[in-house]
Amino acid sequence: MTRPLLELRDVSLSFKGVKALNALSFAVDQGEICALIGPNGAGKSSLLNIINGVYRAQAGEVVFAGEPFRRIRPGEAARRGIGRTFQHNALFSRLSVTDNVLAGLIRHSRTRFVEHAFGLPRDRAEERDFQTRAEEVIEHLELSPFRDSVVSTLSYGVQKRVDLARALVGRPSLLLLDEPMAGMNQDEKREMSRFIREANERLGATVVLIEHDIGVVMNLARHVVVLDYGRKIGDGAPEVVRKNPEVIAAYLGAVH
Ligand SMILES: Nc1ncnc2c1ncn2[C@@H]1O[C@H](COP(=O)(O)OP(=O)(O)OP(=O)(O)O)[C@@H](O)[C@H]1O
Repeated sequence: MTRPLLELRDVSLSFKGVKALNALSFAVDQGEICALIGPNGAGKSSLLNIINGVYRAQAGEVVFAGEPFRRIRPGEAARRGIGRTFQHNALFSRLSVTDNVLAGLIRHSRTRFVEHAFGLPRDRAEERDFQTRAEEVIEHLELSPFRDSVVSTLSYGVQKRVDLARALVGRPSLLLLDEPMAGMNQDEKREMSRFIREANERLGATVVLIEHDIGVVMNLARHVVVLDYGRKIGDGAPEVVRKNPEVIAAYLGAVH
């Protein structure tokens, strides 16, 4: 039987009177790909920010892997298994692909400052382990030909894949993707969809992704949650949600 890996219970968040999230509740089962959709400003990114500790919920709680929290530090979220990509590229554009992927492991380091500064055995062992993990994920995402390339020299589609690699290298059990396909052409979207599906099926990551392209959502997700003005207006299988009159009305009235 599947059980939720992630639960949102009556989560609310306001910014100076603007209710970004209004008593929002839903659950994401272990192993699923869940798409979060809704018009601009609906609260989708704010929700990801609460789940990985960038924002703090003002009411309600998040339950991740059975443990409830209202506030978690981003480093702690990463160590507990929550990986994240951002809507706007958060890569180090002047560093190589490998160095960017390794940066995804900074929060996973167990060596203390002294061990690191003097290159003591535990530090060296960890460095080797991190290199192996980075190589594995680079290979998985077919980034090997670019491993030494400086990120700013790469195409947009490949940069987004590097961002995915940076999030995956920490072996997250929950992967939060904020518009991983924004600005991509159809070929790039197909390719990215394939890598997301592989992260889910082969690497075992449960995925929550924000996506505006309904074609991509229908193809990738088995579960769709629809937000509008911080409220949930749809939650279920894509075929069911797309026929929901409230969802249709929100989309018809929205500018994307
Ligand atoms: N740091 C912030 N300060 C003030 N208001 C914010 C902040 N972050 C989000 N908001 C507001 O909260 C609401 C929800 O924004 P959010 O970015 O979560 O929506 P979204 O669904 O991700 O939109 P988009 O599809 O445009 O990215 C909006 O009204 C937005 O202006």
